[in-house]
Amino acid sequence: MGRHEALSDMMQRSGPAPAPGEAGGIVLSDVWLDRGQTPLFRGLSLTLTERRIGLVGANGSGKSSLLRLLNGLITPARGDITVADLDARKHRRDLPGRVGFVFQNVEHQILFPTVREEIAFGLAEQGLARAEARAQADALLAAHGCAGWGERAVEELSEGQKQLVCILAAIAPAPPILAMDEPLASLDLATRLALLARLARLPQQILMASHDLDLLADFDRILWLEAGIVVADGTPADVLPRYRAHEMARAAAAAEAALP
Ligand SMILES: Nc1ncnc2c1ncn2[C@@H]1O[C@H](COP(=O)(O)OP(=O)(O)OP(=O)(O)O)[C@@H](O)[C@H]1O
Repeated sequence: MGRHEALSDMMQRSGPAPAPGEAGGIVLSDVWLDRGQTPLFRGLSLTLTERRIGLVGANGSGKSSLLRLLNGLITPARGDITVADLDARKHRRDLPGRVGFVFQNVEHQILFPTVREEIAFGLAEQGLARAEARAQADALLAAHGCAGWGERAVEELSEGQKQLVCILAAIAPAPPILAMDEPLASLDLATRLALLARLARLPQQILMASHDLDLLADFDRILWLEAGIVVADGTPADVLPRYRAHEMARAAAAAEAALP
């Protein structure tokens, strides 16, 4: 979906989002999904109710695709998905109001020329008057050490600054669920730590795909995906060391194969 399609899709969605904690939980039942000509999910079933769920897996394993299913950016060929009490197929247009999405590539997310407009959009969509939405956007920026950024052109920000704006835009309307695809990869250490602390305090259910395993160490549940299959599902203490060892073995094998 391009920027303008995404904008018009979001414009057409109806109804205010429930407050965080009011609705929650995600259920996938026998979900089948092809990406391009290739089958990815073949009968995936998951019940996701924990507040902090991390997704790990090699490039192309299906993390982004799983997150995109949750806010209606893609739809499965077969199977049912319920998100925050909504049937994802019947209520596709309402899903962006339930699932705040932070894209891996900020260019897929940014719709407006200025920082304030980008952050205020979701608030105005919830029915806030324009002036109030803009004031709240400025307050959120100030709370994250970005006072005075409101008028700045998003195009002129660094990648990390754009990523921060995208995260604040997703958080601003307080949707019950946040789906975050590598959300902190470009942020400097101080901004990353400050945002992590803020994310930890948020009441929302958060699903986060990350290659930085340290970010997920305190999560409630980790799903390890390989080629669209959940190969491990458990606590960080259970899954992350096994995943790390697997990846190190993969790297060693690749290095060996590359030797002359
Ligand atoms: N727009 C698309 N069209 C066709 N195939 C796609 C598309 N997007 C992803 N795929 C394919 O779907 C599979 C899963 O990709 P996905 O982006 O979900 O993986 P990922 O685990 O998020 O990877 P990464 O760690 O690189 O972000 C891959 O084989 C990929 O090539």
